[in-house]
Amino acid sequence: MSDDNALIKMVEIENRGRALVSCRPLKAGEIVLKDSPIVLYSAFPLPAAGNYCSHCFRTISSNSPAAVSCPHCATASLFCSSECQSVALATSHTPFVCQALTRLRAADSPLHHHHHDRHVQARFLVAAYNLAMVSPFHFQTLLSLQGEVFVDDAAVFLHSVISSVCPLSNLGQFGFSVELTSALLAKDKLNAFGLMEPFDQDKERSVRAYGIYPRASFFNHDCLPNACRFDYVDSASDFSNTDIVVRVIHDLPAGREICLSYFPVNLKYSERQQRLKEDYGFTCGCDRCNVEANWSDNEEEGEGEIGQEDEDMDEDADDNMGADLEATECGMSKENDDFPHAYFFMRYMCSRDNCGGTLAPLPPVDARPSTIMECNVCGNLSNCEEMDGNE
Ligand SMILES: C[S@@+](CC[C@H](N)C(=O)[O-])C[C@H]1O[C@@H](n2cnc3c(N)ncnc32)[C@H](O)[C@@H]1O
Repeated sequence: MSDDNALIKMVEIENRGRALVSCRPLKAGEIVLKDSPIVLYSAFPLPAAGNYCSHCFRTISSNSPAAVSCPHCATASLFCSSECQSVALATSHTPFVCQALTRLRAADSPLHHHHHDRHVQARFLVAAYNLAMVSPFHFQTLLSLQGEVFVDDAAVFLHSVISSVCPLSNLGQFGFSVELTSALLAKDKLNAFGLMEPFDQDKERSVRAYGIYPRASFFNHDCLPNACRFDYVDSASDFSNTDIVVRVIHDLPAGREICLSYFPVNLKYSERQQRLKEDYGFTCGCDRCNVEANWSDNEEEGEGEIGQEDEDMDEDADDNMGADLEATECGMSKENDDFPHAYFFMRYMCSRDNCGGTLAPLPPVDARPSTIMECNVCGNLSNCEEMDGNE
């Protein structure tokens, strides 16, 4: 990681596993990582696909003249352009994937009457086993991510589903077993990032696709992030529209662990603890959790929350918030040592209804920090100098 990116390096931290830390002092808004997905799959239950390209997940408008369908499964898989279609037919929508999804969509699909979560997991497994065939190197990378074999009923069921719909004779070195299927499911659960549907203030946030980003997978969680990630699925004009970009939220010293929040930062203490335990297998001991563990239920509820879809490692967090926030890019100082997160919410949380996104400054220009804050969910841009003036 440090070879091609001198800003961050990977280290091993006791009780946290692999982690990413800053190699030098970082300025608010600096980009510390750009990463491309090795696996990308739809977040929609079968047979739906949403109005998104089946390869790059761009929104396809209903009258788009450039949209083309798969020559085999037709309108079940739509692509935003013939270029995307031809890349997809060689990579993400091979005959293997096309055949498997066609069977999973059929009237006698083994997924019928099963929960939508199983549909999405089956989509992931089809994409992951396809990866083993089209890019053994990237499949090996997927296997190196956090997530252990745990053969439970869900893994046994999904393995039997995949066995019945996929011609899996070409897996070669990796074999095909319920243990491999269960390991893949664990990698997905701990490491997938959600790419959100376009923001709509009148609707709850929801995910259009999930991706595995191999380098971004090394960010650990903190309930007050010091970095957050952005994507530009619909606005980027090239083939890298599904890349994610991670920027630091405020100035950081060298050697500081850089953390994201694995879910929207406005969840209350008990929900955060529960999700981290159940979904990621650890008990969070960050500064914010240590403060909030002593709050009464009333105080906890006062924090408020916005209803959210489960979007996995979506937002962003810092193990020493107070120290980092004393001087910030906008010159505000932290006023209350006990509640650094009150400052965080005021400064770095998007205030739009149903958004719950995190704000980070745009990248510095000529080493000068930007005063423009960007929300990583709704994309809204605001000027923090104006915000300061209003306070
Ligand atoms: C996406 S991975 C992050 C990288 C991981 N540490 C590794 O070694 O690959 C998520 C896993 O990292 C660990 N982790 C993340 N944040 C943590 C934290 N704040 N405290 C302890 N463990 C954490 C948990 O095991 C979690 O399931």
